[in-house]
Amino acid sequence: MDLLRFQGIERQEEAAVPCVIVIGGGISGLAAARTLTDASFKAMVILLESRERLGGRIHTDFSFGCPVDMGASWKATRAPLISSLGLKLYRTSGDNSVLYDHDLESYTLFDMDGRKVPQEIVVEVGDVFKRILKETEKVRDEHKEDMSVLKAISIVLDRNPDLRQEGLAYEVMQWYICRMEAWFAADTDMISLKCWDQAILLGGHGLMVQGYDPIIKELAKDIDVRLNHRVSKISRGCDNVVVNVENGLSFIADAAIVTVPLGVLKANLIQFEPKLPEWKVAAISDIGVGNENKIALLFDRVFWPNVELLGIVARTSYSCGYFLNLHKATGHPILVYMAAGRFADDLEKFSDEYAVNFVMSQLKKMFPDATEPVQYLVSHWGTDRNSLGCYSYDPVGMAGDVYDKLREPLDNLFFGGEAVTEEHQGSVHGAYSSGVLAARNCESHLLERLGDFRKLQLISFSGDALLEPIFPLQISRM
Ligand SMILES: Cc1cc2nc3c(=O)[nH]c(=O)nc-3n(C[C@H](O)[C@H](O)[C@H](O)COP(=O)(O)OP(=O)(O)OC[C@H]3O[C@@H](n4cnc5c(N)ncnc54)[C@H](O)[C@@H]3O)c2cc1C
Repeated sequence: MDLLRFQGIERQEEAAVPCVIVIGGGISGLAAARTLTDASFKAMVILLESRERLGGRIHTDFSFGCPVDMGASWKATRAPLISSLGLKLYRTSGDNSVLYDHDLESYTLFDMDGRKVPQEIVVEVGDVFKRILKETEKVRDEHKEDMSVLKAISIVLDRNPDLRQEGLAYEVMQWYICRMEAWFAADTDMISLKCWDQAILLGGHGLMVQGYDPIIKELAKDIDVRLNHRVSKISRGCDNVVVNVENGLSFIADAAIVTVPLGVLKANLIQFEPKLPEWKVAAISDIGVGNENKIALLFDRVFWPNVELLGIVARTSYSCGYFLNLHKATGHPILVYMAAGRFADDLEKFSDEYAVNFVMSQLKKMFPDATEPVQYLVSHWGTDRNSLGCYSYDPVGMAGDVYDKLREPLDNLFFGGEAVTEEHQGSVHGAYSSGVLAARNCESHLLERLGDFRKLQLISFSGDALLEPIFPLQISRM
């Protein structure tokens, strides 16, 4: 085998061990590496991650002295994710929540002048919003062509003037639209009517009280991870894959699993040799990537009410906003402002100080006695070159089979990541299952191509010698 000759390793029996490179150390890449490591045949697995940390769009920050998730923080209660860890989930919604991750009674809303919106209006408009969304299903059935959710809402309102809201109720309606946009990380004029509600996992959602970090740590146990390894090129040969890293190293393996974010693929930050086929390039371009950012604020005391969300209503969904009250779920005096869609893109253009001052000005309208934050954290998912977006969404007019195309392997190159999952795109559990699936497909491919490893292993293995560092995969330093 070329790989072993290159290393100057002469023992032929070592050729029985298949080598796989996993690119990207988010939950999908870790799930793939874990699955291959735990597989019944012994594979050499090495994971290359561009950042100096694992987790990707899962990032639990501890600088406040407690866990704060700056990426994913909710988990669908029915999501199959390492239940053996016994992690605490703070439930924020049941099955019937209009906005999926929070029940109506858990909000307190304010207008732009800091006046509290009566709770009856919040609940009433929430019910109207539910009815409007239900009516959009009829619009969908009537129209062959796809359209945006916003257009469908406007058709529903034209047909049912009684559902139109005015004054403060209109602003509350905009706030619900703002929350929907946060769910998709994209504005409603961009979200596909055909697809928007097709992949929602029922059963309610909850916040990970200890953060998502323990799951990342558990998955990463004993995996050979190379941090600060930014992959720049992937070359496919007929029986191997060569992966070049920005730091000058190259790795060779029998197969590779690519789990970098869709935003990174869209931006062509990795060169593929031979070039990706047109149908794959089209799939990469057709799926949308949204943006969401968090501004976490640590205070010296709690000056806000004991509800899960504090919202600001306004004349447009763009101008609405909300804070997640982490104190309710975790006991720590922390609020997390969440901006999504175009507003998240725009906010990311400013400095962190500006962004914090902006959200503090909103908070001070609601609570004139608000103190300045003791510490703050600001995420930049849209401009961070390791993510270039927050998660995928279905844009208007997207063909039904693009996710399949994105997932489709190219010989010995497999694709994982939240955007290629069979269902539940944009979620942690979707990303996790895509990694497991990519690993299983990769395993089948290797078994088929290289013969039955299990048999070979029985002949060639005598102890752990062949499981030593994955170092043999590294082939050159330029
Ligand atoms: C703000 C925000 C809030 C979210 N909220 C939720 C939520 O509440 N619930 C939920 O279920 N989901 C949520 N999500 C989505 C969820 O976080 C993602 O779907 C999931 O974590 C994606 O995992 P992944 O492994 O596919 O990608 P990633 O986690 O992005 O992993 C890809 C990895 O590839 C690395 N990489 C990039 N380029 C290279 C390169 N050239 N070479 C090597 N490595 C590279 C990256 O650094 C990264 O570590 C949220 C996401 C964000 C950003």
